[in-house]
Amino acid sequence: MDNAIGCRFIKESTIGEGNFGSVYRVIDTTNKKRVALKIEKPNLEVSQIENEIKVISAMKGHRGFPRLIDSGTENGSMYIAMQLLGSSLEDKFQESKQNFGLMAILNIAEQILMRIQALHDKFFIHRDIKPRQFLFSPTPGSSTIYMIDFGLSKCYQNGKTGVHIQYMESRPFIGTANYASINTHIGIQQSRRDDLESYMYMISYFLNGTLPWISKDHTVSEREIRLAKNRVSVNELFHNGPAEFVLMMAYIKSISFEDKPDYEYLEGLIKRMKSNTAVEKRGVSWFEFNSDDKNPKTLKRKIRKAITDPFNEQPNLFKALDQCTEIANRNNTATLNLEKEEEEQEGNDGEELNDEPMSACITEEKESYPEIKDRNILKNREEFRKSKSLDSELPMEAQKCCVM
Ligand SMILES: Nc1ncnc2c1ncn2[C@@H]1O[C@H](COP(=O)(O)OP(=O)(O)OP(=O)(O)O)[C@@H](O)[C@H]1O
Repeated sequence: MDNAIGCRFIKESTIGEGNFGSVYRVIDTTNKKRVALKIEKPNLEVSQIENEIKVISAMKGHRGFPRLIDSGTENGSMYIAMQLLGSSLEDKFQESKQNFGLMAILNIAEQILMRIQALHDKFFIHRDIKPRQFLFSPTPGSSTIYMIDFGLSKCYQNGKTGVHIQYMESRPFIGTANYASINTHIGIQQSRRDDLESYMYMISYFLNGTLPWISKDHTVSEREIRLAKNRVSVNELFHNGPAEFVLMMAYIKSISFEDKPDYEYLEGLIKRMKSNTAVEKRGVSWFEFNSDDKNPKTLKRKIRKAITDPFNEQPNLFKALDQCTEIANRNNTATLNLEKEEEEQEGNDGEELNDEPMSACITEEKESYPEIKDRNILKNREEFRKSKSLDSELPMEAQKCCVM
């Protein structure tokens, strides 16, 4: 059959073409499920898929890494079949007209830092961190961000002996110029610190809607991008966000070649920004990611996630409740009796679902926020919002940045 890949997969459609191959949506004939299959161009000098298989296998069981389903060779080209994922952060950013809310950016930053740390803990560096390499789950309501594309990844340390790769200069450029670290531009061997520097450029991109060296017509050379990165101050890169971002970048720039980054310090700064950020003042909120369906049952599941998911921001609960009220009023249904209704369990592609019934989650919510006196949390949301000053100005204190 023309569309067959190996004896297990049937090609359904093309998802995208990369420099080194193509990604297809295929049907796995063993269980009729849809998966993503990446197939390399034939006769490549170095197989990226081999690398990809190694990394995805090492990351098995970690949250936010695609599941390996199969791998093989088809007409001399290697392929890897993996869990099918959804839109990328870049797609979402374009959909939002380059306007993510600050809390959404902080949630994204927190998750991506965890992915980078998990990868580094397994002795790999990614070497091509950029918004296209992070995909959402296709499951509606899921907020997990997946890291993908390990074709350029490299082992930086022998896990058994602890021996780190050698510091080297005059290395060929590897990665994507817009997000590469300055050391990568000047040919220094990459290590953990470079993934983190790229990560910070990505955050700056989300905060400002662009990067100073990105041109619409893509005519800027790699050399010009390097010069622009050297010229721009850290304050300028993060002028649209809280000062902690400047501290993060300053710390990352201070990491030595072999140093293990202090991920907890970075995470602590993100958490501090999250607790200082009361409510979305701009852009697409975290809750709006993956929330385009209008089904009250799915909304209920999201409300539960809004309460229990540590990645979710508190104000989103109210947005979820508002949406649910609006839809229920429109449908004239009784779906708002959240405590009595059974929560519907949906298959969730490896998502960590909390199995507690909705009533337990709401009780937990009441305990953490004792201002909610009435069990009807819908009725009291305005009061709660006021009492928690959720609509107050974002505390943008300490905007005068200190370093660099
Ligand atoms: N597991 C997956 N599920 C769904 N889509 C995927 C999956 N893996 C990759 N894709 C998508 O396939 C497309 C091609 O991905 P790929 O990583 O090969 O190339 P790229 O990142 O666009 O380019 P390059 O090869 O230059 O890095 C992208 O749109 C990517 O989002």
